Amino acid sequence: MAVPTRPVVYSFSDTSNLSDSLAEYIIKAQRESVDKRGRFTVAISGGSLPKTLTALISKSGVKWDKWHVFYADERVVPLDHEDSNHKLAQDTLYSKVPIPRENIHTIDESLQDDLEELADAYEKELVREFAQKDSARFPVFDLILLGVGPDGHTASLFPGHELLSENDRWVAYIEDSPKPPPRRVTLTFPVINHAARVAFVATGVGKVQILHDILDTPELGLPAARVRPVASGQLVWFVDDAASVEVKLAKSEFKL
Ligand SMILES: O=C1O[C@H](COP(=O)(O)O)[C@@H](O)[C@H](O)[C@H]1O
Repeated sequence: MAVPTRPVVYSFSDTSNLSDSLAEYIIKAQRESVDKRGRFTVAISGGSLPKTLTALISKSGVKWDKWHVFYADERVVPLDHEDSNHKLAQDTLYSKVPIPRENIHTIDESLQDDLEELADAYEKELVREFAQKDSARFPVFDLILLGVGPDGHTASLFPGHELLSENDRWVAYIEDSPKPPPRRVTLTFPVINHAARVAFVATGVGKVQILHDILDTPELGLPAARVRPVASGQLVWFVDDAASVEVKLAKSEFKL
């Protein structure tokens, strides 16, 4: 039985240092993935996460044409809606870097009326990207970038929700998200936990209590604490000192 990975926590004095180190971490992950498989598969989150990726824009060594981007979760709204995680990533990152449009995997907004169909279609999109190449039970993303809400949710996996025990599907939907908008699709825990690397990013005083709860008392079973990559997967937290002030778990010095 595979032993779940323990988290490594890097805490930075400010978000600028965090963003710069996160960029270096991502570039190293990209280099290793491209060297091995000729592509870099990434799932990104919405909320405060895309802004922390902006240090990548001015870095050398980013092979944007090798990036294949999916969403850890997406709000089911039109892709140009203010609540769309895709729009956020588009405005913050893609509009400034040359990722080929066909490598950016959005939900099919024409299926918005039927969440099950929309989630199935997004799952098929993953199958097309991964299954033929890796023939795995679950896709193995090179990197999944996650945020965490003040209630401990990650992607669109919310505390106490039945989706926490979804063990089969790759993509699931939710119609009753406690955080608006209510209709969303999300990668499931088995997909997140099969990634080669999972990096959480959490900053600011609004995350103090929840970071302590997730990292120091994982037995509470908050959604973000259930992220434990199996096998040789890495689990890394990029946080700032403001958010990690109450975290007792030992922090590591950032080095590549
Ligand atoms: O609704 C969402 O919230 C989480 C956390 O957002 P943050 O603004 O507190 O960082 C985010 O990771 C997720 O992608 C998003 O849909």
